[in-house]
Parts: sequence; structure tokens; C-alpha cells
Amino acid sequence: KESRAMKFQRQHMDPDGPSNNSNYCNQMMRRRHMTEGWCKPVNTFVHEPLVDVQAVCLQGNITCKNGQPNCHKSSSSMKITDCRVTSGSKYPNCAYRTSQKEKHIIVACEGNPYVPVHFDASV
Ligand SMILES: Nc1ncnc2c1ncn2[C@@H]1O[C@H](C(=O)NS(=O)(=O)C[C@H]2[C@@H](O)[C@H](n3ccc(=O)[nH]c3=O)O[C@@H]2CO)[C@@H](O)[C@H]1O
Repeated sequence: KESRAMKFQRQHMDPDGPSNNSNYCNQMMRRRHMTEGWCKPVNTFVHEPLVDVQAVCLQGNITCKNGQPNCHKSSSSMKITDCRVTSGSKYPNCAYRTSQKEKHIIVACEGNPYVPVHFDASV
């Protein structure tokens, strides 16, 4: 069974990206298995080293969208790519808009070791 930490990495880590092509999200959402059963509507990939994203768990503690107190906001902005399903997208042919940004990320952390398990938002 996939751990929550590994699920976070599968869904949100791409240190070697971003590739500046409009098909990045179409390819990566499939490759990372987020188009099975449905087209996941929104997903962010982070283009920073894993250790830098794991370090966010030691940075600014804030309340998560769901009210839990275990979210952390990155001290610096990070290179990310937001993938958002398009209006014309029809499962199983999931179509995404690819948007490259530099923003602070907010993740929820859990466990021992205390690591990211959920991507809450970017600001
Ligand atoms: N505090 C917590 N502590 C621990 N765990 C917590 C906590 N909170 C939730 N989980 C858990 O995480 C799991 C999960 O999948 N939550 S999810 O909201 O659907 C994920 C969002 C995110 O993937 C994506 N998104 C969204 C915005 C954006 O900019 N970028 C972007 O990628 O969209 C998804 C839907 O919004 C679920 O098991 C829930 O129980």
C-alpha cells in the first residue's frame, strides 16, 4: 500500500521539471496516475529538490483549509506548475491547462518523520 508521503511525492514532486510545453500537464497527470476513474480537477507539481519541499514542514505553521493546524507555508517562493482540467475535457481523455508559476506553497505535514502528506494551496 502506498504511504501518504509517497502519494504526496507521486502527485506533487517533479524536481526535474518544468518543461515549458503546453502538454506538460496532459502527460504528467496521466504518468502520475491522476486520470484513472476521473480527471483530477486541480493538481500542482513542485519543481524544487525533495529535501527543500520536505523542509517546508519546519517553516511557517498555519491553519489548513480544512481547519487542521498542521499546515506550513514555504518561506520562499518555489517553481510550480498548476494543472487545471479544461472545460472541454471529457474522461478518459483528460485535458489540462498548464500554468507555470513561482509561488509560496502550503502543505500539510504528518508523521514521524514529519513530512508532507497533502498539498493545500499556493500563495
Ligand atoms: N491538514 C491535513 N493534514 C493531513 N492530511 C490532510 C489534511 N487536509 C487534507 N488532508 C488529506 O489530504 C488528502 C487529499 O487529497 N486532500 S485534497 O484536498 O483532496 C488535495 C488537494 C490537492 O491535491 C489538489 N490541489 C489543490 C489546490 C492547489 O493549489 N494544488 C493542488 O494540487 O487538489 C486537491 C483538492 O483540493 C486527503 O486524504 C485528505 O484527508
